Amino acid sequence: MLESLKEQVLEANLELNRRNLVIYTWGNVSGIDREKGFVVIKPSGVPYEELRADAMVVLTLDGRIVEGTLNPSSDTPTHLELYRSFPTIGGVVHTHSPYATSWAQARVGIPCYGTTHADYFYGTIPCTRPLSRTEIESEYELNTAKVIVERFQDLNYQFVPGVLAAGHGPFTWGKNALDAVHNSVVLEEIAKMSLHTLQLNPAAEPVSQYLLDKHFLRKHGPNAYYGQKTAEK
Ligand SMILES: O=C(CO)[C@@H](O)[C@H](O)COP(=O)(O)O
Repeated sequence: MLESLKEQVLEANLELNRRNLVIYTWGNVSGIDREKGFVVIKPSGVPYEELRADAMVVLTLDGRIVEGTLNPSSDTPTHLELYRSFPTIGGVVHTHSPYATSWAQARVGIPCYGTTHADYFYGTIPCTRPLSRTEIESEYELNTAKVIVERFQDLNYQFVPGVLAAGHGPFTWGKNALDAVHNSVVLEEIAKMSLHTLQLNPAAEPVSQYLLDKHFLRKHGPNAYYGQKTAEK
């Protein structure tokens, strides 16, 4: 079942590795078929070079495995809660990419210092609060998602497709698995550039609201004109 989605999720996981956002078995990518209500995610602890489409695990949104012989990613509860909470996303990615993970370990959100950032994330890429001992010792992976959703109470997840889980690492999402990987690659680049920006000028300030609006809306707004989008006939 869902052979096409399994192939896309496999390709997205392999792209993480190709882009050096993960090594060994770190990180994970999933995708969802909203019509059928099934999520496809990589299996837990399988090296990327051994991943195959038929190794992917298929689950319902409430976590019941409907196909697959291997255990799903250990972060599956995090992915599922994000799909339940952010109803328009089609893919979720978690990595340990070095620069974004450094900001997550520092527990600092990434301000928008430039237009590269503004092209993809509408403002600061936020960092969650740390989990409490109880949250860690109970349903850790589910609670990792709950504090992400809590952090987005006053933010539009469609305008800011990523977050830093405090003390852990980045999670991103998108319209599908490959789009979510694209956002992970961009987040890592932004994390690197932002760190270097602060090294060059510790008093660096975020871009103006006008520049943020211009760059984000020209790609993602109602009158977007970036790329080859043609006006609706
Ligand atoms: O966050 C973590 C570990 O801290 C995960 O990213 C693992 O590194 C990958 O786990 P699986 O998806 O292979 O279960």
